Amino acid sequence: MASLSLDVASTFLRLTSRSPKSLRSAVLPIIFRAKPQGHRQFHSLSLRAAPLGATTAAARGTRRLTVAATATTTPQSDESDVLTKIPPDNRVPATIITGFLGSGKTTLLNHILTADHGKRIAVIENEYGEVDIDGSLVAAKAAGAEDIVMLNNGCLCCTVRGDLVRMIAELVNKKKGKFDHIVIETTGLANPAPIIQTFYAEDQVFNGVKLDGVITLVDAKHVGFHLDQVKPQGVVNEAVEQIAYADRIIINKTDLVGEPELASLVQRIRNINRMASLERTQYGKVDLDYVLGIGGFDLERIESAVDAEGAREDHADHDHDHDHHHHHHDEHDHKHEHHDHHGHDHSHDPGVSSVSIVCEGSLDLEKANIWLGTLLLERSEDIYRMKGLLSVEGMNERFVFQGVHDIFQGSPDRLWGPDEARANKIVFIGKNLDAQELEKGFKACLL
Ligand SMILES: Nc1nc2c(ncn2[C@@H]2O[C@H](COP(=O)(O)OP(=O)(O)OP(=O)(O)O)[C@@H](O)[C@H]2O)c(=O)[nH]1
Repeated sequence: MASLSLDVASTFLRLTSRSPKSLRSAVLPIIFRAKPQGHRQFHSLSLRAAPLGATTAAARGTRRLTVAATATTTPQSDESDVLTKIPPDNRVPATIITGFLGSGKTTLLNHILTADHGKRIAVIENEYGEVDIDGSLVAAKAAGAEDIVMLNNGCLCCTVRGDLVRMIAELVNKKKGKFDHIVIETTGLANPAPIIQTFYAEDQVFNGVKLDGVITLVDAKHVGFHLDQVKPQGVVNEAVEQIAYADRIIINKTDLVGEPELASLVQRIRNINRMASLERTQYGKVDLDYVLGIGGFDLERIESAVDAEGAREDHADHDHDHDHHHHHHDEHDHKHEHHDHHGHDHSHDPGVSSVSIVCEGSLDLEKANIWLGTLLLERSEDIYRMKGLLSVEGMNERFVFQGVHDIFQGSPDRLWGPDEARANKIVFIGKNLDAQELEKGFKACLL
């Protein structure tokens, strides 16, 4: 087993010049061949970037490209010391529960803690400005949480990220082996992005804990009002962001609304996030499998995420451009591409939407690297999440990847089947996404 770590800060420094000429030569090879001679061998990549505004020592560090290389046991490994499979990940999984104020986060947490799943769960509870543990959580503690730690002097996504890192590190170091899962409940006003980034940017967290998924609670009755809220320029709409980053969406409090209202809410949510699966419920009652152990950031599960997206797509009643891509704008977006909208009562433009590209054929490796690398470089602020499964010319395995802003992980997974159609599938969720431009850029990489 070998392990390589390359500091590519200098590469990125060059890239910041943004000159098209230097970009082409310097762009990060995110899908690449480890050794050119004869056998096809590929690395598993994990690009981790220090988030903006982070204050910890690790976060101040430069961007790094980590190449995990493991001796392979596959037949093609005779001269290989590199990875051709996604390695097992034994880190403790962590789930983020988010959702607007009063949407039912604590109710769900109690449901998780009191359900019979055999998991020992440590809870990190972020209650902004509250002095004491939520009364209902005391009951949960009695019911079985392995440990409940409170973060109540600020919001996880802004002021207390350092505390989150310390808490996770403490849990991992001091209580290792005493719990199987960490659940983090955010405040109702949290933007999930910086919390997600903490799991990649902070070594203390990254080495011991893996992000399992983002669960977003939606208050069926009140969310519409929050989604509609016009925010000042540069201020995010938390309700939209919480939906956009989710792996699982729970529409809660369905007892308070009628079926037509629910149906239009579902549509509205799917316009923002086509990748997440969605369930309706009351009092947070969902199957535990729906919220724990979901592998929302696992490369092994990319296929189910992109396929689930496709399946939903097929049944949606409002699709356009069935040819190759689908663009699903939040219904409030009225600045761009009116042809592609489902929108009504336009009041503002959060512009958060999903775009998917499904296309058969094989990609030219160099072109694909330049396209994806450039996209990450230039649009990473706007690309909240992306997942994809690619067919690369000369590569016998499928290449799977996932990303959150400028954090990118990609790896070859299983071999393409002999009769399997080599289809590429990518889903983006983000702001101001231009479906035509994305599709054009992607198709230009096909052979
Ligand atoms: N009618 C109804 N009430 C619910 C449902 N789920 C939760 N509630 C109630 O809604 C209120 C808020 O629920 P919480 O679980 O505290 O919501 P939260 O998201 O943790 O709230 P904050 O921490 O303030 O953001 C509580 O009184 C719950 O009992 C539901 O499905 N239907």
